[in-house]
Amino acid sequence: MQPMDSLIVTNPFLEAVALACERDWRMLFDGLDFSLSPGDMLQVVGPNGSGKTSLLRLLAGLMQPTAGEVRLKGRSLERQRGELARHLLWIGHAAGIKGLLTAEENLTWLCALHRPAGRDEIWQSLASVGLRGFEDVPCHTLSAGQQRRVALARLYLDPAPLWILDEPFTALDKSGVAQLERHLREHCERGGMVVLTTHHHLLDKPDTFRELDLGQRAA
Ligand SMILES: Nc1ncnc2c1ncn2[C@@H]1O[C@H](COP(=O)(O)OP(=O)(O)OP(=O)(O)O)[C@@H](O)[C@H]1O
Repeated sequence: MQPMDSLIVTNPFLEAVALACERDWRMLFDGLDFSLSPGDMLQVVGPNGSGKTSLLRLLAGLMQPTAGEVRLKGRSLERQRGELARHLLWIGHAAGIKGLLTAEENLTWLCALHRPAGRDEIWQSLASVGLRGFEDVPCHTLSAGQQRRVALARLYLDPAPLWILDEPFTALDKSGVAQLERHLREHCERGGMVVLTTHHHLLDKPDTFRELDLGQRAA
């Protein structure tokens, strides 16, 4: 893991300041203020189309806000995308798994972007998400839930302290949901941070858990 001590800062790690987002001439939200510090978990909720994915993309520096700004350790994210990338693990709702590659090949490729992982480590991560014996199988032959598990194996490999996860529970069965909830809570208890969207009601949460309802903030 990235040393969490390096995240002890006087400013929050990540902040949304008067953040606004307009798409297709529609204002999804504006005047959004919140902050995220080591240990925090934030669940973004709201109806379909309320802007949850858009907000996550803004926080990850993948989109520009219409107004306001995202700050990383007190300074505008604008000039610090590289710095954020060193601390961020982003898993989008499409999971990002290539069907023609095996589970191991997918993870080798995905990890290479941040911190290359060895075969043993990757196999261990696949075992952690219940995919022992599926390491060499092309992903298009896996079920939707198994493909989601391949993507989530990165949560056992990537040292990034900030996890931004768009609908990570999609297609998971009951035990997969419980295991992921526990893993996210433990990450926060170690000083990591999680921002996620899900329509799922979380049962196993850290004390720092907060909810942001975009449905109540529609502009
Ligand atoms: N690439 C895009 N170009 C233009 N508009 C977009 C784009 N992606 C999303 N939108 C619009 O932005 C609005 C918010 O979309 P977004 O995906 O952020 O919502 P969401 O709350 O995550 O929805 P859901 O719960 O359905 O996943 C929608 O009206 C959508 O049509």
